Amino acid sequence: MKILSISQTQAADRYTIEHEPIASLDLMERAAQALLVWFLQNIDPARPIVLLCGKGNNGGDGLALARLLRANGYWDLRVFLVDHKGSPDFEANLDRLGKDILQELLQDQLKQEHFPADIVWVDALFGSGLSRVLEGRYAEWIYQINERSGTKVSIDLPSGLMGDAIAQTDLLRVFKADYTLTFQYPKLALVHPYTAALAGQLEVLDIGLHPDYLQSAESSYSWMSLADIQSIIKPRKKHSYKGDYGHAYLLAGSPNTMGAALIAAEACARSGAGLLSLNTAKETFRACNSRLPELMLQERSSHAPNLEAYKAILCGPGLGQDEGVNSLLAELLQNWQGPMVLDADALNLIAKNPSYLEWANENWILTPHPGEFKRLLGLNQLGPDQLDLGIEYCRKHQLNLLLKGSISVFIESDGHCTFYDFGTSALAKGGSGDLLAGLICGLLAQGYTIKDSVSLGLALQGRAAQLAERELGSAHAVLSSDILKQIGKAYASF
Ligand SMILES: NC(=O)C1=CN([C@@H]2O[C@H](COP(=O)(O)OP(=O)(O)OC[C@H]3O[C@@H](n4cnc5c(N)ncnc54)[C@H](O)[C@@H]3O)[C@@H](O)[C@H]2O)[C@@H](O)CC1
Ligand SMILES: Nc1ncnc2c1ncn2[C@@H]1O[C@H](COP(=O)(O)OP(=O)(O)O)[C@@H](O)[C@H]1O
Ligand SMILES: [K+]
Repeated sequence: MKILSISQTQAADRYTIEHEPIASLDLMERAAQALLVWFLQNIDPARPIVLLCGKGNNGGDGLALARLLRANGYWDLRVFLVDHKGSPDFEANLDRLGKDILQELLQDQLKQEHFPADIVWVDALFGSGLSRVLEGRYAEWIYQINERSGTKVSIDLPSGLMGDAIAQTDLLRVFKADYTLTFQYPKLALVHPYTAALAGQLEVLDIGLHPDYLQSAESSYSWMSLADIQSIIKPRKKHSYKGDYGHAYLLAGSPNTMGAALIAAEACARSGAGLLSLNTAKETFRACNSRLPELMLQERSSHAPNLEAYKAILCGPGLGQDEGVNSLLAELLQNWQGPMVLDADALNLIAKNPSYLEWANENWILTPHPGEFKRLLGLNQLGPDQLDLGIEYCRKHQLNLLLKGSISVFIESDGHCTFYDFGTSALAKGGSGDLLAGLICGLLAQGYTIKDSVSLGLALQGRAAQLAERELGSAHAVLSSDILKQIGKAYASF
């Protein structure tokens, strides 16, 4: 799914109104119906709800939602208005609201009143019409509400977040949402690594905007959903042989960090690769054989072996950064032209030796977490321009990069970005990245394209983590070893 700019989003609304055709007030009603469905599924009708409504159409959505909530059994509702005057659809919905819902002008209530702890705050102050950083009383309200407890739900965009103007965002003047219910397409700020956390959990609600507009709109950003994954998976054929599923080669592990190598290796094997060789320190062979007997082990020396037999390579997990490893990596980077995942210490060594990037090509996939990304790009901190700098880096060196996070973004060598929201907080633990790198390498070995390997790897990692979480009862307790065991069920779930 494409991610549209705010001006394209506004054009998509206009196009729908004109070509469906539908009155703009009816489109707002459809949006409010979609919001209602989410509330019915997620918010207990007994909870107190305060809706904060601005003067534009985002406020209009809030008013329409208030009316529908009341009609569906949500009794404890208060509507805080910025003004009684506003856009035509706002005013029409204010007229429809009915006087039995408590309506008040927003003044000092947020500062002075006590609100129950289980309250639900609905932020309908600003959506895609926000044109500058919030100031004055708006900024004040946002500060006050961010201090309050309760569940915070933003309609379309958290107020204060400019949909696609990341550089202009002041992170402290944005409503901090637990959930953002956005219409039809995710907006860039909702998935961008600098701002995504402000949106909380993202829900994309279909409001039936005209598909023709989306089809013709140009965008270098896209969003992948789990529904897109099924078509990627290649079935395993009855009359097949291990040679049909590729031989993966891992350069990973050292005596103190074998865990990383073994997690990556098991993920690689469970992704379906036909054969798997691990080049590692001799002292660790006994541990490797007992943990993963399927592995073929190769003793590490400072020279790369003949690589002709292999389909894909993964370098980095638990590798260490000593001189022997460094020269082996350099030789590999220089000579191997096939698909290759570079993770962990391989990234740290590239950051220390930027001249290695002269050998980069479109078969390279760098998989940094934010710390490694910072080192690769030589940045002291990651600011609002981090994605643009990542895009420039990929274009300049003609390589691909997966910036990992709670939402991960894959930047291709032509600068196109795809965002993925497949994970769970169970993955916020050592080992998850090694597991992902192993999966991607195993998929590359089986002949999946670079993009499909990344997409399917992330989907398997995310779904397997969800399944492990469900089985163990809580994200807290999930280990990479638990996630590895769920890869089969993750495959079956698509
Ligand atoms: N157009 C449509 O057909 C639809 C629009 N929808 C809703 O409409 C929203 C967009 O509505 P609008 O375009 O009216 O915009 P908003 O409701 O986001 O707000 C725009 C208003 O805020 C003012 N404003 C902008 N920045 C400000 C700032 N920093 N401080 C103070 N005032 C500021 C603008 O002058 C304007 O009056 C979407 O986010 C979505 O929630 C939905 O109802 C779906 C359909
Ligand atoms: N809160 C989260 N939600 C979803 N995915 C997450 C979250 N935290 C981490 N992840 C994922 O877990 C992996 C962590 O990778 P990394 O930091 O390299 O781990 P390690 O090096 O310890 O294996 C990445 O794929 C990242 O996207
Ligand atoms: K909002």
